[in-house]
Amino acid sequence: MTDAPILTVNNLSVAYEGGGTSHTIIDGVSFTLRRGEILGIVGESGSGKSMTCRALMRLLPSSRLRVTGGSVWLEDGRDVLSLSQGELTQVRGRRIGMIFQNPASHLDPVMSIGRQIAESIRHHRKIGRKEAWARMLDILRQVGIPDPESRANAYTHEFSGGMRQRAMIAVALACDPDILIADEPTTALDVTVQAQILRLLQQLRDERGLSIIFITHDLGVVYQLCDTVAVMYAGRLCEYGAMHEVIHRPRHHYTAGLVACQPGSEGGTGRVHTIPGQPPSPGDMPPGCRFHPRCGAADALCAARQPPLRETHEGHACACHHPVGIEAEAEA
Ligand SMILES: Nc1ncnc2c1ncn2[C@@H]1O[C@H](COP(=O)(O)OP(=O)(O)OP(=O)(O)O)[C@@H](O)[C@H]1O
Repeated sequence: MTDAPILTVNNLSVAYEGGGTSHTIIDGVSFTLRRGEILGIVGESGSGKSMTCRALMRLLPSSRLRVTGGSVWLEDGRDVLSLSQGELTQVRGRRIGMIFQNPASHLDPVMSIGRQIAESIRHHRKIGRKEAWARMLDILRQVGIPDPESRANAYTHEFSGGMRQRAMIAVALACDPDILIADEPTTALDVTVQAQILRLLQQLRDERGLSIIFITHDLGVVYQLCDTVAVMYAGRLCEYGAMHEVIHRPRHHYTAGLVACQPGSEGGTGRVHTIPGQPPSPGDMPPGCRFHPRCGAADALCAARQPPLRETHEGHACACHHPVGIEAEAEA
């Protein structure tokens, strides 16, 4: 991993506008991604993980959703949010690739896997069919698809779940992007195949210097894969830092709750912990810290004022008025 950021997301905000009202769905999210870094974005369902990544690629799923503020800087100094449509198409294939939970719905069922990849290569690069086909075979090899010469002619339905995900990764890598956004790509796979795909992503990072944003609700996956982690709650970042720091010394009470919910965190009692209550809905956000109605440490300040995301230790930031362990450490 190098220090130079390859992507810098600043204060990104998204609103849903409809029926004469507007709700903020993503509220001032900021993070950086460095070359060769794997960043995990984690949080409960609806916390805004996918929307953040879709917004930074300008791929919002509805015309009622709008980016209302922020910037998304690429390494070359361009802001994705200000690009023309033509530039954006180039960035999506050549700078940023994306893979999803359900590859079948993103792959063309009536075109062979090999042709899909080769055509995608030719769409972005001015090269002949033969060269594109050879490059496609090379990519199939890199993503671990056995016997690429014959598998290239197969169709999506002829692939198993794990092989489909490998094919989707191959499509995303066709134009040699610097960044891969992976939205829950292993959630539908069984544990063994999931581990194989995680190993493949690590290998692509090691061999190609690929930077990866990995969206998941599973802290166990973050632990296996990521260098850094951003924890989202109700559309905001609540904690951000090096993975080991955040998981072993969570500062935000929400992150501490997520860690305690992991299987194996029950201290031998056999009881699986859950965070009481439900996350708020976008039209009904509580004032102050959005987590305060569910937080055992909340007081009047938490209910009144939104805590800013600030550094508690070098490279570890948390948005909490009463971070876990901070007073105890100061007294020690
Ligand atoms: N098409 C849409 N139109 C309006 N609001 C949406 C749309 N899709 C998602 N939302 C809302 O945006 C918020 C963030 O959703 P998002 O899908 O980013 O969450 P997530 O953390 O990725 O959840 P999950 O793990 O379930 O995918 C949620 O409140 C959700 O209801």
